[in-house]
Amino acid sequence: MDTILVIDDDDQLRKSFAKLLVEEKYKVLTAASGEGGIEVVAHNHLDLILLDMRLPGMNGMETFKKIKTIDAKLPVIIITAYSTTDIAIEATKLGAYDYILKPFDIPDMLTLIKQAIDAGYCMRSPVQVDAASCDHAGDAIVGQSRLMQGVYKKIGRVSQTDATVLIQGDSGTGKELVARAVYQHSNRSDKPFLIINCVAIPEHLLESELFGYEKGAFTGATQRHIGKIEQAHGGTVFLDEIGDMPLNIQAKILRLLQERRIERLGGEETISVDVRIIAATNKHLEKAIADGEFREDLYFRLKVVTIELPPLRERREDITTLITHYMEKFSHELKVDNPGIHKQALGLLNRYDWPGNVRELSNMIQKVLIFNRGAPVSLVDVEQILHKKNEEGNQEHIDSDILKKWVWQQLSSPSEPHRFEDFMDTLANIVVSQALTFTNGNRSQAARLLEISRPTLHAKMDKYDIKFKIDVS
Ligand SMILES: Nc1ncnc2c1ncn2[C@@H]1O[C@H](COP(=O)(O)OP(=O)(O)OP(=O)(O)O)[C@@H](O)[C@H]1O
Repeated sequence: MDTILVIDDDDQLRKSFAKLLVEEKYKVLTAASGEGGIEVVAHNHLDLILLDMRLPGMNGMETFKKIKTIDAKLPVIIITAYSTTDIAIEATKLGAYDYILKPFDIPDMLTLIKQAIDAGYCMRSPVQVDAASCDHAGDAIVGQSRLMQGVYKKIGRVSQTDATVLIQGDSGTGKELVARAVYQHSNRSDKPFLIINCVAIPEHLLESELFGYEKGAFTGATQRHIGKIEQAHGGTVFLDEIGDMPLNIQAKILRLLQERRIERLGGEETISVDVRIIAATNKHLEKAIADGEFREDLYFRLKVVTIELPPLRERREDITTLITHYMEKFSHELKVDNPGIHKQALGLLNRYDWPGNVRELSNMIQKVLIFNRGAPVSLVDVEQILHKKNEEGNQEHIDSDILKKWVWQQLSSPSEPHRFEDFMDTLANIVVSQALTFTNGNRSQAARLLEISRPTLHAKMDKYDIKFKIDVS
């Protein structure tokens, strides 16, 4: 359970925050002053701090600086009123994760909290390299095949340099894990590590997210905003899915790599930044260059050092180790005894091609443990899951016939809503409700099954007014 400290002198606000966050299954500690907050930071393991800027006694900025001296990597979200935004911006320059203006939207706040905790986790939680397995809490790059030994050697060699690194490999092969390992073994490991997923952020926001903007740069830019690259000064930025980065932003990244400078959107000042770039892609960049989608000059800059991650089917000797590792890890998380796996089931999984690589393997183990509820994993269980995958084409065909009929009926009826969003809402409502029914109301398991976060699941339950009384999570 992640622990959040709320530092705010407003009793009412502290109480409402605590109530909201406890409902979201966070552990919450509170402090009414900067001094009190620092005491808590010094004596507890925390995952995030929500810090109000306006505090009696030691003010928000002083408190923030003190927190950073105690734990430089602990993510802090600044809560600010309009009048203290300038100070909040200063704090983001000094490494606060972000700031949020009062009054704020709760779903936005919960999303930001989740992002900040994830970012803190990636920075602070060590990735064990060359592992046979790992303790349950941490992450590990598991696998001792010859190909993975080559990867570990490269991680070791490049980490201590400041060279730009390009990590290439199919989806689910562990590129993000490797990026974290490179960062953690580097000379910059005590400085920030920020991840930008170039596909997850809408194109029109990506540029401002990376480079920041000045007040008035575009409609809605009411305040200066510090971008992630400037925020990571002295540290490392991981550009995930760089193969999908729009060409105009590629040009700016090239300039950053050549001149170590950036400009905020709408700004005239050129800012020197010292960041190490680690980039990753599952795209074939040479083809993207031939198709005019990726700049060749940027490619040459990026590929100073490359790490190639092999697909799982090319290192089959790691499959059993990975299965053992994930059986242990998820049994622990699901609080069940590791049920074990039959030899024949293991054999089948060793012969399977794993197109989704380690991510597919880990999802499969997680699902089979949830479905089995403590019973050993048999050949039939594994066959059923793999069979379902193979049959997915057919299944989709049957399901899509029913769906098509329903959509047709709706479209034919003048009284039914026809908006695309309404169709999607109806479907989403059914999916979330079914997942909760399936897991007997256990929200953590439902979120896991749907591969969404708990806050996202909760937001959807709120949106569709889905209520479940039984929640054993
Ligand atoms: N060698 C490995 N050992 C243990 N877990 C692994 C390994 N490789 C990947 N994983 C796990 O598989 C999942 C996917 O890994 P990751 O996100 O690093 O892949 P990726 O290559 O970045 O994928 P994508 O291109 O889709 O972003 C994660 O849960 C990660 O912990």
